[in-house]
Amino acid sequence: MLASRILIVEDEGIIAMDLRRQLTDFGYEVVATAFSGGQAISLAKQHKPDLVMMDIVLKGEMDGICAAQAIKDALQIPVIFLTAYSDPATLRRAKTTGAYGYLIKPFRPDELHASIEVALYKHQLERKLKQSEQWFGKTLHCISDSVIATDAEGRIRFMNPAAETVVDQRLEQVRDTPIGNLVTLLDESDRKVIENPVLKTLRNLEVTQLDCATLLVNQSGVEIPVDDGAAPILDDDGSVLGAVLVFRDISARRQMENMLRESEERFHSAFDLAAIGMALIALDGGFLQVNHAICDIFGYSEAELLKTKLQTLTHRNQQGHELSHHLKQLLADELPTFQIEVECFHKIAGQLVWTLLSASLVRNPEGEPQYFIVQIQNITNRKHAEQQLIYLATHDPLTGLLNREHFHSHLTQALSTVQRHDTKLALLYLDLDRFKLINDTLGHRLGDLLLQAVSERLRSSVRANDILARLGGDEFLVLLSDITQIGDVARITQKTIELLTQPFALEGNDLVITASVGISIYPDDGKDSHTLLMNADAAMYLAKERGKNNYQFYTLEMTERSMERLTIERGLRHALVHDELRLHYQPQVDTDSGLIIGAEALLRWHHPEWGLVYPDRFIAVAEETGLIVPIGAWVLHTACLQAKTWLEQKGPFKCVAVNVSPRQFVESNLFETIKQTLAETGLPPDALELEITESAVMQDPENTLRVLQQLQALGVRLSIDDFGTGYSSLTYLRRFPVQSVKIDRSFVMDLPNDEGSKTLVRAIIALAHELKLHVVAEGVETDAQFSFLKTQQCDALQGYMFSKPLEPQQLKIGITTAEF
Ligand SMILES: Nc1nc2c(ncn2[C@@H]2O[C@H](COP(=O)(O)O[C@H]3[C@@H](O)[C@H](n4cnc5c(=O)[nH]c(N)nc54)O[C@@H]3COP(=O)(O)O)[C@@H](O)[C@H]2O)c(=O)[nH]1
Repeated sequence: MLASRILIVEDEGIIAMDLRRQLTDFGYEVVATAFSGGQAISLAKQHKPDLVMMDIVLKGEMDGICAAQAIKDALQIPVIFLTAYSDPATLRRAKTTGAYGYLIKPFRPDELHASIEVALYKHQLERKLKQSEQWFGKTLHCISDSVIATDAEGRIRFMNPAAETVVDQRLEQVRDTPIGNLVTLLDESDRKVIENPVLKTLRNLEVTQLDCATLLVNQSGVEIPVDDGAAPILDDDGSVLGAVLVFRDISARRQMENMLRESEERFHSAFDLAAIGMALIALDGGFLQVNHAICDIFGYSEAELLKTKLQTLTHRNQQGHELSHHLKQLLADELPTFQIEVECFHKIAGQLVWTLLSASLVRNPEGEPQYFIVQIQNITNRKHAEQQLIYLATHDPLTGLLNREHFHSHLTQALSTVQRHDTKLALLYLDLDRFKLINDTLGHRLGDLLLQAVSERLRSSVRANDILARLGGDEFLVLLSDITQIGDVARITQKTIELLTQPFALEGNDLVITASVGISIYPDDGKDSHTLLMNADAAMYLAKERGKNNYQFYTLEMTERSMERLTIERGLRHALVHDELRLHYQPQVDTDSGLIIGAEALLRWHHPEWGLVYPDRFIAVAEETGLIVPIGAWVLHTACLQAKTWLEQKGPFKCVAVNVSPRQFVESNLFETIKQTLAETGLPPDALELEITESAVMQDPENTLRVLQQLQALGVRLSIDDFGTGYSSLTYLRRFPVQSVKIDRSFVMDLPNDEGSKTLVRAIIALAHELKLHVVAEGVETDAQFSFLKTQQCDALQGYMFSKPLEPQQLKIGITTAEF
C-alpha cells in the first residue's frame, strides 16, 4: 500500500523538521515543506498531497487559514491546522474552512498520528459519498422517469430534468415549496383530487402506489396521464428524512394503447361485418373465431363452425392437398401468405362450394405461431361461369360433343397413354352423305335436329371411354381406344353405319341418311394426331368415292392420292393467276346437214412441267376445294368471248356449250355471273348453253331449279349432261326448264350391237322429242354409231368421229362433216 503523501506548512524551520521526522516515522511521505501561505498553495497544486498540515500563523501576508481555504476551494485537499492559538476568533475562522483537524501545539505524537488517520479516513469517506452522489445525480438526470424528492415535511428538495419537464417548473423555482403546491393529481375516472402520495408516504412511512388512472395537472394547467408512486427516505436509524415521488408520463403509452384498442375494434368490426368470410383458425385447423359471411358460405351456424376443423370442410382433391401444404409452409416461415382456390363442402350434403382462400399466420412477439387468419370468398358462381366458358370453348354447342380443338388434345393425351401401354387406337372420320340436301330442302332447323339425333345415336354406339367429337357441319370423329383386333373396328364401324341408316323421325318427317367413314389406326397409319386425322379423312374420301354409305380403312395409296390432290390444288391456284388455263372446243354437228352448229368448251391446263393436263385429273380437286368457282367464271367468260367471234362469222354456228359444276350452283351467284359475262362479252343469251349434270341438280334441287328458272328467263339454253346415268332423270326432265339433253357416252359406246343400249337410246330420244327437247349424243366414234343415231333422229352429234376437242383457231365453223 502506498504511503499517504503530506505537505507541511510551517514557517519555523525546527518545528517543520521535527514534524517531518515524526511524519516519516509514522510511515507517511512528506512531499514538501512550505514556509508561507502562498508557497503552500503553489506546492499543493504541484504535489497534490493527500493531506496538508497547516500552521495558522505564518510569515507573510497570508496566514494558514486563508491558505487552507484556497487549497480546499481549488484542490479539495483536506487540511489539519497546527497552532498554538485556540482563541475563539481563530477557531471560528478555522472552522469555516471545513478543516479536518485542529491540533494545539504542543501535541503528542500519538495525537498527531490519530488526527492524521481520522482526517484521511474522513476525506476518503466524503470523496466516496460525493462520487456516489454524482453517480446517482447523473442517473436521475438521464432517466426518463420523473423523480421528486422532499424532506420530511414534504418540501421539495430535488427534481430531475424529466420531472421538471412534466411539472413545467425548474427546481430552483420550487425548491423548499410543499409538494402539494407543485402538482395536483386527479383520479381520471371521476376527476376528483387525489392526495399526493408523498404526503401519504410521509404519514405512513410506507410505499404508496396509486392504482387508479391518474392525471397530473402541472403548473401550466396541462393534464398529463401518469402512473406514480412514492417511497419514504429513512435514515439508518429509521428516522424519516423525506420521501421520493417517482412518476412517468404515460401519454405515449396511452396513445399506443388507444391506437391498439381502436385497431382491435376496427379489426373486429371489419372481421364481423366483412362481406367475405373471415376466420381465425388454430394451428390444428379448428375454427377459433368466424364471422357471419363464412357461416353463410358453408351453411353452418357460428357454434357449429367453432366445433369444426377447416380440413373437414375442404375437398380432399389436389387443391385440398395444396392447401395443407401451404399452411405447413406458413408455419415453417417459407411463405408470408398465400391464396388458393379450393373446393369445399357445404352443410347440405352433396353441395360443393368453390372458395378463394387467403391465409396468413399470426405469431407472438417471440415469433411463435399463434393462429391463422383466413379469408374465404365464395367464388362458386365465377367458377361455374368459368366452367361454362371452358365447356363452350371445348364443346360443340349444337350437339354437346367435343369440338375439333378439344378432340385434338384428347387424342394427343390418348396417344401418350396408348404409347405406354402398347395397344392400338382407331380414329373414325364420319361424314354424313347428302346431309346438305336435307339441310337445304328441309331447312336448317331440321338439319340441326338431325345432327343432334345423329350425335345421340353415335353416343349410344360407342363405349364410355371412347371419345366423340363434331368437327363441324356433318363431320364427326370417333376415337376407339383399347383396340386389340382390327376386326373389332370394322364391326363397330359397320354397326354405327347401320344404326345411322335407321330412319330419324323428326317433326313428322322420316329422314333417312347414310354415312361414309374413313378409319386410321394407331400406330399403323400414323403416330401423331395430325397424321391419324389426315389419313382417316383420306379414307373417308375414298368411302365417298366408292359410293358412300360404307367405310374404308386407310391405305398408303390414299396418302399418295391426298398428296396429288394437294399438289393439284396448289398448281390450280397458280394456274389461275399465271394464265395456264386454256379452252379447247369439241364441235357439235347437226345430224342431217353435217354442219357444225355448236361446240362444247372443254378445259385444259397447260402446266409448265406436266404439259397438257386433262380435266379428269383436276376438276374433282377444283370442286372439292371450291376453286371451280373462279375457274368456272373464267371458262364462262372465255367461252362466251370465243362464241361471239364465231357467231359474227354468220355461219350455222348457234351456241357454245359450257360445263357447269354442282358447286358453282351452291357457292356462287351463278345467275349474276352469267348475266354479267353475257353483258361484258356481248354474246346473246341463247348462244350460251349450260351443261349441267344430274348430280348437280340432285345435290340441291330447290336452289338449282330457282337458278335455272332465272337463267331460262334470261334466255340462256340449258342442257342435261350425261343423261341416263342418274336415277331420277325423267322426273327432273319434267321439272327443270331445259331445252336439251345429252345422251351419255357410255350408252353410245356399245351401239348399235348392244340391245340394251339401243333400247335405252331409242327411249331417251323418243322421250326427249316428246318433251320438245333437243337431243345430242356424245362419244360418237364410229359410222355404225352415227347411222344408228341418225336413224333414231338424234338431233346433233359429238365425238371423235368428227373431231377431238380443238384449240379455237383450229375449229373451222361452217364446214360439213365431210370436210373434217
Ligand atoms: N365443270 C367443268 N367440267 C369440265 C370442263 N371442261 C371439261 N369438263 C369435264 O371434264 C370431264 C372430262 O373432259 P374431257 O377430258 O375434256 O373429255 C371430254 C371429251 O374430250 C370427251 N369426248 C368427247 N368425244 C369423245 C369420244 O368420241 N370418245 C371419248 N373417249 N371421249 C370423248 O368427253 C368429255 C366431255 O364430256 P361431257 O362434258 O360429258 O360432254 C368431262 O366430264 C367434262 O364435262 C369445264 O370447263 N367445267
